Order: sequence, then C-alpha cells, then structure tokens
Amino acid sequence: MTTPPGRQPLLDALTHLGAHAGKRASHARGYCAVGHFVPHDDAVHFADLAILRDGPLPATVRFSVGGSDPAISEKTRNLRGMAVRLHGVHEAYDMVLVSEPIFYAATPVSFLSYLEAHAADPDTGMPDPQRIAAHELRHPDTLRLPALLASHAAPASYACTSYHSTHAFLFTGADGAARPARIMAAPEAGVRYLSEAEERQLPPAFLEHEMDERLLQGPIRFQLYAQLPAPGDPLDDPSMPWRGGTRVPLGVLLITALADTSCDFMTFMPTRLPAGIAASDDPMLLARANAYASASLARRR
Ligand code: HEM
Repeated sequence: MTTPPGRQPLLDALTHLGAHAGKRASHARGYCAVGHFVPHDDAVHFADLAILRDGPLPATVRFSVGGSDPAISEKTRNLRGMAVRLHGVHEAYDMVLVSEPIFYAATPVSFLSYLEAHAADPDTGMPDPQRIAAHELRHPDTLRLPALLASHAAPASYACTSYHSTHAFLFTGADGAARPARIMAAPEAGVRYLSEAEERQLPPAFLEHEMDERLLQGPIRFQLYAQLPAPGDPLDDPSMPWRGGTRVPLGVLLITALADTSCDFMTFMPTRLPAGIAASDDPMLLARANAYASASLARRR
C-alpha cells in the first residue's frame, strides 16, 4: 500500500506550481467580505448545534479564485472558493467551499501525483505531456473535475455560483443520531456563467467591482443546505459527485459588505467544527487539516 503524503509534500507540490511570498499556497487571489448567518427555524432537528440555536451570527467570508497565482485572470475556468467563518457565542465554524460539487482527487496520493504531473518541467517551462498521461492512467479520478471546469465558462460573479464542501461531515441531530451530509450554498441570484462576449471583453480583474456594484442593491444571499447522500454515495471521496437530491435547509448567509484585507491572515480550516459536527473519515479532509495548519500560515508570513 502507498503511504499517504504528509503535509509538506502536498504543500511543496502546491507551491511548486508557483510560490508567491506572503500569499496563500492555494486560492492566492481573493478578498474579504463580512455578513451574517440567519439559521433556519427547523435546522436544529437535523443538527443540534448551539450556533443554530443562538440566532443570527456574524460571519467573515473570503472569496477566491483557485490556484497559487495572486494575479491569475478572474476569467480563468477554474474553481472559485468561498471560505466562511461563523462566529458563535462560544465557538467558531469554518466552511471552506468550492464552486463545483467535486474536487480534483479522491486521495492525497492521487492529488500529489496530479500536482507533480502538472508542475513545469525545468527544461521547457511547461508541464510534460507524457508525465501527465502516465499520471492520468494511474489516477483517473483526477479527470472528473478538469472536465467539469472545461464544460462551462467561469462564474459571472462570486454571487452567481453554488459552493460545495465536497467532503462529508457527520451532523448529530436532536435525536442523538449522527448523519453524513455535504454542505452546499445555493445563490439566491441564480447560477450564471460568463457569456462568450464577456469572456473576450471583460478585463482580467472584474469580480471585486462586480460585487461592489451588486452590494449597492442590498445584501447578497446564499441558502445553506446539508445535502444528504443517496444509498451508495461515497462518504470518503470528494472527487465523486453525490446523486442524493435531499437538501435540509440550514439557514441563510447574507454578505453585506466587502472588507479589504481583514481576512488575509486568517486561516479558514475545514476541520474547525462546532460541537455536533464531526469530520468524516475522508483522507483528503484529514490531509487538508494538516496542510492548512501552521505550515501554511508560517509560509504566508
Ligand atoms: C489534500 C488536499 C488539499 C490540500 C493539500 C489543500 C491545500 C490548501 C492550502 C495550503 C490552502 C491555503 C490555506 C491558507 O493559507 O490559509 C488552501 C486553500 C483553499 N482550499 Fe485547499 N487543499 C486541499 C483540498 C481542498 C478541497 C477538497 C477543497 C474543496 C472544498 C479546497 C478548497 C480550498 C479553498 C476554498 C481555499 C481558500 C481558503 C481561503 O480563502 O482562505 N481545498 N488549500
């Protein structure tokens, strides 16, 4: 059996794709926002959490474009991120979500192989196609997300895409039973991707201005749901979409203002969970927890 890589190989491989001092190793381009979360009245039946009982909670949010380049074009067809910290009375809850329902790889070994295969060859400055082909034969799980991203243009706004945890978490309900679910955020503005004309004509940076303009009309709203698995949906593989169509409403996230750099030195942790939510056994989730911890923040400073 192959040993899963620790945090350093994954972080090294991420920064090898392009390290930028003082910036996040991944999702380097982004900015901060603030808002609040209003829980749904019935959500406590599904998840008996203090943060769902304590009423509206302040939220710090970071929107981002995937990749390690802080100057990446915002028209690039890759993941958007929405990282949210809900500030409860006694605890915090971080949700680190992306704009597709799946992630690049099923396991840390497969993700490391993907990152290494796509790193630039020192001789050519380009990834080696033969290396990529060999990687894809070994790890076909890493073909799903790139195909999905290539199938449509980038979101027209951070407010016009859904966001997903891709991992399962275990939610303990009022009856004491723990149930697996993935988190998703559905935009009230609807999903809209850039048109061909917009892809050609917009400048490489337009998302922040677009959000500023949109906020003049009032808060940006996302409905937060727990998505339940259908029988057979995997609980430990973020590269696989779930067929499960049942969504339990958890509440509404309202974005009220952009907030400059207030979240730059925060580390949103996918495993910062309140009592009543537990991490699943997904090895990718555990690998993330390691990577985002001290090493990442230390590198950013
Ligand atoms: C083993 C797999 C993964 C590794 C090693 C990894 C690594 C990282 C690192 C090092 C950062 C920068 C963190 C910081 O400086 O605060 C980051 C950010 C991020 N990652 Fe991952 N990641 C992994 C999987 C995922 C998955 C499955 C998702 C999907 C939900 C995801 C979504 C994000 C987002 C949205 C950010 C930006 C967070 C922010 O705005 O602060 N990552 N990742």
